[in-house]
Amino acid sequence: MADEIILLDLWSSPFAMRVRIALAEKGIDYESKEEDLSNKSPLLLKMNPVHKQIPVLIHKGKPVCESLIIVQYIDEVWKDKSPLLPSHPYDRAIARFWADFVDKKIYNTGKLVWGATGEVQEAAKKELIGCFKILEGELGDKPYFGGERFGFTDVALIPFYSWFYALETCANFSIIAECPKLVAWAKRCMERESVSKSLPDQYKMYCFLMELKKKFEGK
Ligand SMILES: N[C@@H](CCC(=O)N[C@@H](CS)C(=O)NCC(=O)O)C(=O)O
Repeated sequence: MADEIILLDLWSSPFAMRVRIALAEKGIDYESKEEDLSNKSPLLLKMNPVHKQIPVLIHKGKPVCESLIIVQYIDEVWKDKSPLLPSHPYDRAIARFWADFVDKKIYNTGKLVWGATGEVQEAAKKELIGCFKILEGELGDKPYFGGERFGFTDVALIPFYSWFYALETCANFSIIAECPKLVAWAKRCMERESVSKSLPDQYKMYCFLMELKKKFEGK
């Protein structure tokens, strides 16, 4: 099986983390090829000629691009183990809605919280806390977004837990003070091996993001 599944990967990418989590949930063996985005491989350019971005899942020689699409593909192909999307169409729509919310709000706003300074950073921090509170409201008292089982929205959001230390340190706030239930949810997710082995250490991520920030500032 391993020779049939390749992931064009990058340790620090929250989008690649989603795919690593989904593959681990399903117990699928695969080959991870770490990309250097400053020198993209010919394979990446061939497999994702439109966006030229990781992650790309190559299954039996054919590429699937865009992390949420890849996670849904994995869930459909390996449907017998650990379903990620719920079975009812309405529940599936809700899970996709929240995953889309994460894509539209958390990545770009979070990037400004660790990557910007001054008023831009302050505004982004307020917006991000607002988004986290909305997500916390949706979570309510459930263990996971979809209810009792770890699922699609959890996979979409949990990679950003690896940013928490960087967000808090750069913008001087406490996520646990603002959103205790969201942090409890993140810790619950981290108890799963699929998640803990797919997310890097938060301090390692902080150091990486600060290097990236220096590069942005130098431009
Ligand atoms: N919407 C894409 C986003 C993927 C993405 O932004 N990948 C970044 C790494 S985190 C990338 O490959 N950047 C290289 C580039 O844009 O040239 C997904 O969900 O897969």
